[in-house]
Amino acid sequence: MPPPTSRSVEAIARTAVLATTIRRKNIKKGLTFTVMIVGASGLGKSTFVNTLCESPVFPKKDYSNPEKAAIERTVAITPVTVDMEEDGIKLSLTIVDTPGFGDNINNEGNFLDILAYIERQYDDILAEESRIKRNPKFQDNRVHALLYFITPTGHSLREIDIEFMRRLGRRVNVIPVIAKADSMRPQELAAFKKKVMEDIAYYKIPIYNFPYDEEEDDDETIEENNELRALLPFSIVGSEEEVVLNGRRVRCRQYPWGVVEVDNSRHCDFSKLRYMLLSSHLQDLKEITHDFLYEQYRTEKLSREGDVDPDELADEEARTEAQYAKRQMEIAAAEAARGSMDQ
Ligand SMILES: Nc1nc2c(ncn2[C@@H]2O[C@H](COP(=O)(O)OP(=O)(O)OP(=O)(O)O)[C@@H](O)[C@H]2O)c(=O)[nH]1
Repeated sequence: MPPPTSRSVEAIARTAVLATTIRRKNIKKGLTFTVMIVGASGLGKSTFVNTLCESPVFPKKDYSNPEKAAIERTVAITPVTVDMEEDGIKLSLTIVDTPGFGDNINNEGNFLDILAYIERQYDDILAEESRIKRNPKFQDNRVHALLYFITPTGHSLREIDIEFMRRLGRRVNVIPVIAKADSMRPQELAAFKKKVMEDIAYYKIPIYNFPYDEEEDDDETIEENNELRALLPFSIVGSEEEVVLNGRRVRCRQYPWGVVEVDNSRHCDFSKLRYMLLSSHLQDLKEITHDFLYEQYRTEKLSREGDVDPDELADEEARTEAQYAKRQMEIAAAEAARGSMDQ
C-alpha cells in the first residue's frame, strides 16, 4: 500500500472529526434499536423481554389455569417500545414479540408472517428513499437483531429451527439462544451448545457470529468478538422474581436444590447477551442491517422481474418466496383499501 499523502491524512482527520460529531449528536438524541423475539410457544420469550427491560413490558401469564393460559398466549406480532438508559445513553428499544409456534403441523404461516414483517420495514425504507421530498418524521422500524429461542432438548436442532433460522438469516441478524437453560445441568448445556453450533455449521445457517476484520480491527475487538462467539448459542434464564441472597437482591429461579441467578455469568449468559445487544454490539448490528442485509434485499427486490404464479414453481424455496411476495401484495392492497376507506 502506498504511504498516505498529506491530503489523504487531512481527509482522514476530517472524516474522523465528522464521525465524532455525528456520534456525539446521536448520543445526545439517543439511540434506537429493534429486537425481534422468535421461538416455540411457552419458551419464556415474554418473560425474557421483561427481564431484559427490567419492567413488565408484557403482562405475566397465568399458567395455573390451562384454559386461561391458552387465551393469554402471544397471538400476534406485537412491537412495543421501551425507553431506557444504557451507559448514560438514552435508548429507545423496540421489542417485537411474535406468536410462539410449534403447535401447528404446518408452521409455514408463522414463518411467512415473521418474514413479511421484517421485509415490510425494508420496503418502507425503500419507498422513503425514492421520495423526492423526504418525510422528516419518517421512522425506521427495521429489525436489527432476531433472538431465536431454541428448546433445551439436549438433542440436535429440530427441523423447524434449521428451516426458520436458515431462511430468516438472509434478512436479519439471527442470534441463537438456548431458552430455559436452567433446565439443563452445566455439562449437558455445554454439550448441547456444541451440538447446536455443529448443526449451524453443517446446515450453513447464516447467524450473527460476531464478525471481525483481522486487518482492520484492533486486538481488543478481535479478542472480545472471539470470546462472545465462543458463547454461542447464548444460554438464558428469565425471571421476574427477586430474592435476597447473602444481602444482595438477585433475580433468579428457585428450586429445592438451589437458586439459578439470571445475572450471574457462571449460571447463564443473560448478562453478556444483554450487554452485547444493548451496548457493545448495538452499532455493529445496525450497520450490518443497513449495509448488508437491507442492501441485499434492495438489490433482489429491484431486480425481480414480472409476476409469478407461485403454484407453478417446482422449486420449493422459489415457491415459498413467490407465495410470500403474493401475500405481501395482498397485505399492501388491503392496507391501501383500508387507507382509502379511512379518508
Ligand atoms: N425454567 C424456566 N422457566 C421459564 C423461564 N422463562 C420463563 N419461564 C416460564 O415458562 C412459562 C412460559 O413463559 P412465557 O414467557 O409466557 O413464554 P412465551 O414464550 O412468551 O409463551 P408464548 O406467548 O406462548 O409464546 C412461564 O411459566 C414462565 O415462568 C426460564 O428461563 N426457565
